[in-house]
This record gives sequence, C-alpha cells and structure tokens, in this order.
Amino acid sequence: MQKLELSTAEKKYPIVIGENAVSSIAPFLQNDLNGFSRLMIMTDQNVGKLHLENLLKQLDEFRPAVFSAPAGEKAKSLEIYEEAITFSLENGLDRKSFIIAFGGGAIGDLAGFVAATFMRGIRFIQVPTTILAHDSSVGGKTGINHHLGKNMIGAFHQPEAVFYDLSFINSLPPHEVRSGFAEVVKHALIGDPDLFDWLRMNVSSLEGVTPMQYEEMLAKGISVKAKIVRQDVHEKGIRAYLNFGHTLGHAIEAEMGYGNITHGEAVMIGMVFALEISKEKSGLDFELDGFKTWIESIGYRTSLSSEISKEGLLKRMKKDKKAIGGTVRFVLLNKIGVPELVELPDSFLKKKLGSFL
Ligand SMILES: NC(=O)c1ccc[n+]([C@@H]2O[C@H](COP(=O)([O-])OP(=O)(O)OC[C@H]3O[C@@H](n4cnc5c(N)ncnc54)[C@H](O)[C@@H]3O)[C@@H](O)[C@H]2O)c1
Ligand SMILES: O=C(O)C(=O)C[C@@H](O)[C@H](O)[C@H](O)COP(=O)(O)O
Ligand SMILES: [Zn+2]
Repeated sequence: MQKLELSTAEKKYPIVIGENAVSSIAPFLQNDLNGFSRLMIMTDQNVGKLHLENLLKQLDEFRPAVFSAPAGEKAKSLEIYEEAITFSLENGLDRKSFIIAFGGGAIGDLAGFVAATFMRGIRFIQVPTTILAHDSSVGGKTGINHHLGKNMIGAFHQPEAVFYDLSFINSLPPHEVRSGFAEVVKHALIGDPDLFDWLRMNVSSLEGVTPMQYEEMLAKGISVKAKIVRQDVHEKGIRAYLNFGHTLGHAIEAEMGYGNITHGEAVMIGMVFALEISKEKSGLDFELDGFKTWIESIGYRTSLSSEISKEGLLKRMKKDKKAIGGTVRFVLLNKIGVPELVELPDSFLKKKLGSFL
C-alpha cells in the first residue's frame, strides 16, 4: 500500500494506492469528513456487475443510493448528466451529501462534474477501477463531452480523497489495460525519464506486468501528475503538459465517434505524432522507430487509416482547449522529461497530418 498526497493552495487530499485500499473508505467517511447527509455511489453497468457488491459490503451502514450509468464514453453526455442530477434530487441529496465515483475515467469525470455542480457543489471521492484512472482520478478535472469536442463542458473540482484499490484492475479486458498504460507512458515521457527507461526495459507485454510492478508504475505516474497539478491546478500554464498527445488524441476520439477508440489508444497515436514533431521543432533526440516498434509489439496502433479526414482532425484541433484565437498549441518534448508548449500553424499541421495518415 502506498500513500501519496496532492497538496494545492486550496486543498490537500490523500491518494491511497494498493490491494484492499477499498477498506480505508468507510473509516474515512466516518472520521475525516465532519459528517455528511446522504451518500450516493455513481458507477457504470460493467463495474456495477463486477464489483459493486464488494464496495457495498464496506459501506452498508451508510445506506447509499446507487446511480448506474451506461459503460464507457456514453456516460459523459448531457443526457446522462441530467439523469444523474434528477436521480440525486429524487433520492434526497442535499448540500451536505457526498458522492463516491466508482469506476473508470468516464464515471470519474461524470460523477466529479455532478459533484461540482449539484446545488453549486458538494464533496466527493474517487474510487478508480481502471489503469487509466490513475490519471483521471487525480487532479480535479471533471466534465462531459460535446459532439464538437471532448470534455468541452466541465469544472475543476478536487475530490476529498482517492482510494485506488488495485484488485479491481484484474478484471479489465486487454484493450482497456492498453488504454490505461498509454497514460503511464505519457507521465513517463513528460516527467520521469527513469520510469520511461524502466518501462522500455521491463514491459514487453502488458500481461506480463506483475501486481507489484503495476503498483509501482501507477504510483510513479500519479507522482508526475501530482507534482504538476500542485503548481498549476487550473491550467494557467504547465498543467497543459499533462495534455501531451491529447491535441490529436482528442480530435481522433471525436472524429471517430466517442467510444469507437479508447482514450489511451487515441492518445498513444497523438503522442507518436507529437514525438515526430518534437524531433523537428523542439530538437528532441529520440529513437522514434524503436519506440514505435515497442508500442506496436504491445498492441498499439501508431498511425491512422487514411479514411479519417485530416480536414476534420484539423478543425477539431483548432477547437482544442489549449488553442488561442484558433491557433493550435501542441505539447512537444525538448528532451524526455522536458515538455514545452509550442504554437503550430495550420499549414504545418496539415502537411504533417498528410504524411501521418
Ligand atoms: N479527468 C482527467 O484528468 C482525465 C484523465 C484521463 C482521462 N480522462 C477521461 O477518462 C475517460 C477514460 O477512462 P477509462 O479508460 O477508465 O474509461 P471508462 O471509464 O470508460 O472504462 C473503460 C471500460 O472499462 C470498464 N471497466 C471499468 N473498470 C473495470 C474493471 N475493473 N473491470 C472490467 N471493466 C471495467 C468500463 O465499464 C468501460 O466499459 C475518458 O473519457 C477520458 O477523457 C480524464
Ligand atoms: O489532468 C490533466 O490536466 C490532463 O490533461 C490529463 C489528461 O490525461 C486527461 O485526458 C484530461 O481529461 C484532458 O483534459 P482536457 O482539458 O484536455 O479536456
Ligand atoms: Zn488523457
């Protein structure tokens, strides 16, 4: 079990990682919150079937209401958001109520946004169940999608705590493990060169990673994120580095239709694209072919089919949250562990996308 802490000017909260972290939730609710009224668990249909009973066993005494959303990106829609608010009102939640986000990043983002906006904001905790959610459960970005772009509706709202029980990740299907591992690679590339070297040396298949190794790499990924968020909670500057690979990644997700490619797999393609540009624009000295061979051997795609429209992708990248006045800004790497934010003209991106697709 590892215990980290995210400390910002506004708030400090614990991040408990390891097998059986779930057993720390009830004592936390009991002792660390100065009381609350109604408790609501928000989960999705897959996680509900697989793991809700286990969580409920721990929380019986609190008699929680349970809201179950559709699995995956469908949860991050205005329609499901409204359903969740209606459910909260009908189940007697008030300003002193408390939410548990129990699931992957989609549920974490939805539940966090419900918590941020219900009666102008109530408290919540994150109980992540995917590898990807080592990223999404920490840092307080919450939100839902719009058909014109990912996470276009949202708020910064920090949880009271994160309880990351790694026994849940054992039931993930291989493509979801792959999705989550992409964000581990991202954290290594932007902030932990030693972790990056370690991953390259030790991970040749995701099935071969041991529980101890997962615990170690997820804690390291979270540490990279926490260090950045601590300095820039509201993304006025360096928090944008956590968006490495996301400018194209988010455009791919929206262009292909939410849920038709996993977030991590889209981000991995986006990182390959950003690494290629980094070599050209930021002087990155990096063996990209070797990197691509490595991730392809783990099962990632490293390029897109030519059926996807490059005009469509560019249009979406121009709506990215980092863009200013329609000028796209990309996170590039100067060195492994040294990111920077660089403006890229449309003409350059169009040309690059042309050779990438
Ligand atoms: N807020 C942030 O900082 C942040 C960071 C990264 C990603 N995200 C968002 O997170 C979302 C992706 O998160 P995700 O990959 O966890 O996706 P997800 O929540 O959609 O989960 C992926 C799939 O795995 C299933 N699942 C979840 N836990 C499981 C388990 N233990 N066993 C078996 N199946 C399980 C889900 O039902 C779903 O079908 C995207 O919407 C992305 O934009 C947010
Ligand atoms: O926490 C952050 O900051 C991130 O950018 C983490 C990303 O991995 C995550 O996908 C996030 O939701 C992207 O945020 P957005 O602001 O680009 O929508
Ligand atoms: Zn992401």
